[in-house]
Amino acid sequence: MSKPSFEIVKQVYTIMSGVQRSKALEVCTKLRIAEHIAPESSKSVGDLSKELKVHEDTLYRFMRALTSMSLFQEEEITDTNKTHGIFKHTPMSLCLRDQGVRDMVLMRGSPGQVLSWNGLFNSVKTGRTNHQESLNYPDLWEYLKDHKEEEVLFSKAMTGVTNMFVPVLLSFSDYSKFEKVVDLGGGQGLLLKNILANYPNIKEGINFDIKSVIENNSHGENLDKRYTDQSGDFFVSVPESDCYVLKSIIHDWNDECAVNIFKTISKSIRPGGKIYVYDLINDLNLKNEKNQAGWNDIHMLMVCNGKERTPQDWEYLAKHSGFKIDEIRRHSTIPNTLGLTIFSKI
Ligand SMILES: C[S@@+](CC[C@H](N)C(=O)[O-])C[C@H]1O[C@@H](n2cnc3c(N)ncnc32)[C@H](O)[C@@H]1O
Repeated sequence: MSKPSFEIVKQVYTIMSGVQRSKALEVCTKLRIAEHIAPESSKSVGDLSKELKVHEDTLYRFMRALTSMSLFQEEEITDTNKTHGIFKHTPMSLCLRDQGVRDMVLMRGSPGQVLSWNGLFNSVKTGRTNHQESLNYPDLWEYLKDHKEEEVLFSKAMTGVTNMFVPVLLSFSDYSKFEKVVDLGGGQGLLLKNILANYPNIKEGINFDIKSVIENNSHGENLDKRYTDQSGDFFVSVPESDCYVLKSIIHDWNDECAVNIFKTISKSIRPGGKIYVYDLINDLNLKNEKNQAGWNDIHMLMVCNGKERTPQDWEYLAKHSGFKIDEIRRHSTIPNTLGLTIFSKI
């Protein structure tokens, strides 16, 4: 075999240093460097280090490392009287000023997420994720209950992602026939608030999540009167309703648990009621670089023992829980985004 080309080895090196690169992104986010450089302006490393109260020489080395990943750009020096170390934004560094992106970066760098991946070798061998070994807890949710800061960060980060997706999700969803909507595992309640705001026909909306998450929720003065938070466990019982929303929920669980969630809903769903599941649709025809759901799929395995499902996987869940699939809807122009799978009881 001929020696691999320098370019190819460089690509492997980039993947190899992924852990360090994501740590650098997290530290850059924690330091709030992006907020300290105005969008259309630039700043010297000297000024930055004073504002951030950090070591100037090391900050310069760190900033140069970040620029190699297109996070910030260092101004080129053609005039020899000028000093090095003037930085401005790139589109990627600019997006770190967005609260939702910030929370997502910090959440993905948090110990619960990072430690979960330590079990990858065993997971590939056994097909299961052993959180008892990687986190010393039976699953991520039990871990989060004892790690309050991470639990709040997780909910905030999910809200940030949901916020980005709300217009897309609502564009292919219809809630005009429901009087009551329950968002199961609704976290901070953002999706339900948006559904209520768009559908005056809905008389009641319940944001349902585990007790510790609901206790952390706080809402402004203008909370929709139809909205309520309710704590509970979707493996035990859920409120009666015409429509159950599950956004980024079923992919958190393996088939056995997912079927159990559907079976709990089955006991309370009103006649003619629907389940609206928003998760990525893992399309096996999208191969290689086009297959974004594949990366999420393995992340779900490591973090929650869950998976991103193919249409056949959704059929399996329906068949084993007494439901049928009415329809799978996807955004027409944004590939690899969340799809909506609609279920009704047989
Ligand atoms: C990945 S988050 C999704 C949050 C929200 N649906 C969103 O997309 O922004 C999963 C949510 O499920 C909740 N959850 C986990 N186990 C639960 C249970 N047994 N009963 C109710 N909610 C649960 C978690 O607390 C968390 O808020």
